[in-house]
Amino acid sequence: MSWIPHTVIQPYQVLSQRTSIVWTIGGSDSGAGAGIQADIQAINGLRARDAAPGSTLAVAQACSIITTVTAQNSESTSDVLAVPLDMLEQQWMQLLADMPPAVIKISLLASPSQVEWLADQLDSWPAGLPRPLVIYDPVAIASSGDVLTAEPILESVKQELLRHIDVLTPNSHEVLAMTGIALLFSGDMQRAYDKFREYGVKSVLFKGGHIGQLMDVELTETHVMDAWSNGDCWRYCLSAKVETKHGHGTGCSFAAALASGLAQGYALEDAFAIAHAYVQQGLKAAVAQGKGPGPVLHLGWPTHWQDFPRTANDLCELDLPTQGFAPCPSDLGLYPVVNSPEWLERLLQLGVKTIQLRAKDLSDGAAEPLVIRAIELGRKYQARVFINDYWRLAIKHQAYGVHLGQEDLDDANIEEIASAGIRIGLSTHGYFEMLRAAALKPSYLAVGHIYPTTTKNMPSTPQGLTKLQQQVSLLKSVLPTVAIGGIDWPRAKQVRATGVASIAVVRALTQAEDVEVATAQWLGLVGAGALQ
Ligand SMILES: Cc1ncc(COP(=O)(O)OP(=O)(O)O)c(N)n1
Ligand SMILES: Cc1ncsc1CCOP(=O)(O)O
Ligand SMILES: [Mg+2]
Repeated sequence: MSWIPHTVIQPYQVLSQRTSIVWTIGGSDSGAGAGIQADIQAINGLRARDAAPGSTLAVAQACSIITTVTAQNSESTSDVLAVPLDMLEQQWMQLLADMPPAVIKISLLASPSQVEWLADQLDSWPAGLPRPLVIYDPVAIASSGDVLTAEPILESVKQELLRHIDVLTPNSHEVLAMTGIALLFSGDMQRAYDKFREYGVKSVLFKGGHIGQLMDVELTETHVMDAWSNGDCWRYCLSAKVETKHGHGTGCSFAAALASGLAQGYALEDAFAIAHAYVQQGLKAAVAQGKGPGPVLHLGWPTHWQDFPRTANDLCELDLPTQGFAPCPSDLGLYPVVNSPEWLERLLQLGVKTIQLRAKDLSDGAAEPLVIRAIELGRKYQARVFINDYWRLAIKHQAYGVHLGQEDLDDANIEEIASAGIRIGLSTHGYFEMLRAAALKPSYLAVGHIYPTTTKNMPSTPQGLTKLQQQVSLLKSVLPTVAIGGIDWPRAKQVRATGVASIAVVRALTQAEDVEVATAQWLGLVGAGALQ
């Protein structure tokens, strides 16, 4: 019956870029602060601007299917009119014939028959069209407190619609209305997730604006926390609460921004962090437009560091110390990554001043002599030698620095590395990971992989130039950045043009026809970085 594959959505999942059209299916708000009007502003407003030259990143385009006309202003809703089913059908068919969606965002549904009609459409999605990702923002309770979705509708939503939903975005009132679970402790979110899962939902993003304070998460006293889970893992976004009464349309705008990010080829967890930032920036600027609470403002792609959340994969991470690591120069220059002390010496002799020993999958015993030799060479050539993975050995022999990946972060003793006074570089593969790593105040952040690479099996999708450029400019006054992954000589200039200070390469040097010539060429373009 269902066309939904029973796969778990992964946080790093990226939609294929065949279209960037988002259908928003919901109600018209005559005050335009919420509903379809807010959705269109958020979907089209969150277009990734400043595309780097050669970028293939698509921009989002909103289409709408109106289910309901509401008569409302900033103070109240006086009437709600359900659009007849045949008119819904007409809107659906027109769009399907011409502008099929990458993402469908569903919000206000006015009757059980509208819910059933929509579930039928999704059930019979044309076999020849790729399946869109479906987000459902329940809109049971508006931020004004108005009840917009009555009990019988929620019942058919549970029975008919939820099995089609890839990302459900309820606030705490909606969680209570749909599951009977009040979100008082963090564990309640897991219980609520399990309940939603019984109805077939693939993942749930609990919108924090209304979660309020969780008794066991101290930070939620002062911070707003959104949490997403697919049943396998959790992702959290936290920001300082914006004290404002002008938050009309926050929930709609958040879910619409999420849809926009996904349609434009951002991984789910990255679209999550970007949508969170989009709403934060809009709330900070919100003002009254009528006599009641004003709407969240739509201010385009978020570009200010202070609007972005702290992110975490586990609530325990919020307790990690954030005193930071020993700094390194913001300009690390050309940064070869090599697998032996022999390669290290060869490149250091050619003038390289930042380099990494990446000798994979050795026991600490087997790696130790290589690490000792690499550190000696660093001292001899007055170069910055980073040790990949073997952080205990890096501490033991006082390396200049260590480089760790996201998974290593779960195992390594971050406090021990920080107090050893050695530098740390962290790998990141998108906005979410970048924000998670930045919370630890490392010495630099590596952004990758930029292009496809054969050097390493990557679970994530190449980020490309635009995403690199966005993150580099966001991090400009925060942390040094390094670009890595698939960067060869023909691509070097455009990578450099993003403003990234350092470029890390493996094959571009180790597989160069003439290593001496290639190294000189790269050093000419990127430089060797700051002197110690
Ligand atoms: C400069 C730089 N950036 C990223 C990586 C990748 O590190 P990691 O994610 O730990 O993966 P492995 O290199 O260990 O496979 C790197 N090594 N250097
Ligand atoms: C280690 C690593 N981490 C992300 S991409 C990558 C490999 C980069 O190698 P290359 O420069 O040969 O594409
Ligand atoms: Mg590693």
